[in-house]
Amino acid sequence: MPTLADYQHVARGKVRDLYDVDDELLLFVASDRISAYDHILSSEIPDKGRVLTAMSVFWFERLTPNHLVAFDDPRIPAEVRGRALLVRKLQMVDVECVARGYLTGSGMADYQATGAVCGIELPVGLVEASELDPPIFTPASKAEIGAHDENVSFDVIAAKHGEELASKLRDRTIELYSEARAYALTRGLILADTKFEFGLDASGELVLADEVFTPDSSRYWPAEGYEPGRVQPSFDKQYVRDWLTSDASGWDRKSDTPPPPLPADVVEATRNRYVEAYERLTGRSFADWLA
Ligand SMILES: N#Cc1c(N)ncnc1-c1cnn(Cc2cccc(F)c2)c1
Repeated sequence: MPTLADYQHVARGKVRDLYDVDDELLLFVASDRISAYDHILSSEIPDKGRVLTAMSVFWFERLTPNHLVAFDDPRIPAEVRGRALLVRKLQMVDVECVARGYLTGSGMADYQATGAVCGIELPVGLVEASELDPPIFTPASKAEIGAHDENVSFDVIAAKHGEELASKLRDRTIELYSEARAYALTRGLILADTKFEFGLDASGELVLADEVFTPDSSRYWPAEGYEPGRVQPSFDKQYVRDWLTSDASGWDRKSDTPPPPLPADVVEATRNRYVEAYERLTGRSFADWLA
């Protein structure tokens, strides 16, 4: 059984890492790190990496073609088993493919400034968390670690990647999101938006890559209590956000100081929210994941 040290570390994200396994394969590792307010917190959330990996696998089983090769395999080091995926190497398309079914975050900011998002004119009178039906494709160009992705129009993507590939990215992004949004609602969860990454395989086919419909790549809100006109609570990160912005933390979000460590009860409540999201979404018990 190999160890992680046997594989070359080829990329590091805020909360995930990528290793080179061989000519065909990469190891996609999800950590227990959590980010909030654009900071990677010093406290880890036990099992976060395992829960999010199990969520990606649930969706990869349903959405093909995708890059997943294996999640329970002797080439996966024991130290990351359950929070690592063997994936096939693709020629990645350098576009953050975002689908929005609700207006929030940078989409809401762009709408307030221009009445549009990524060049898509929206109806007047929309408010925070307004539903967008049909959902919209709002691509972004990847930013360096620490910076925000830049929302760009479809035409910018088409100019860079060609009309045909840009249209495939848009159509596939909306198709996948629409299917998952409808399913999530039946489980009492609003999938407000999501970010995909795609790659091309040797035959030029568009393949779903990266992580899929995890709380790190998507915004999940509880369907219960949904009300447009205010910022909705994040299903998974709200306890962290509330504590960090409370007097109890002693932290000033506007300062350049790093957030303090989280109290044990906030860590545990957050772990439980990740597990609850997985179990509600999949109908499976997290205790059964790679037991
Ligand atoms: N997925 C995937 C993938 C693939 N199947 N083939 C080739 N390259 C990639 C790939 C390259 N960068 N990333 C983003 C990324 C992911 C995870 C951790 C990181 F630090 C960075 C994805």
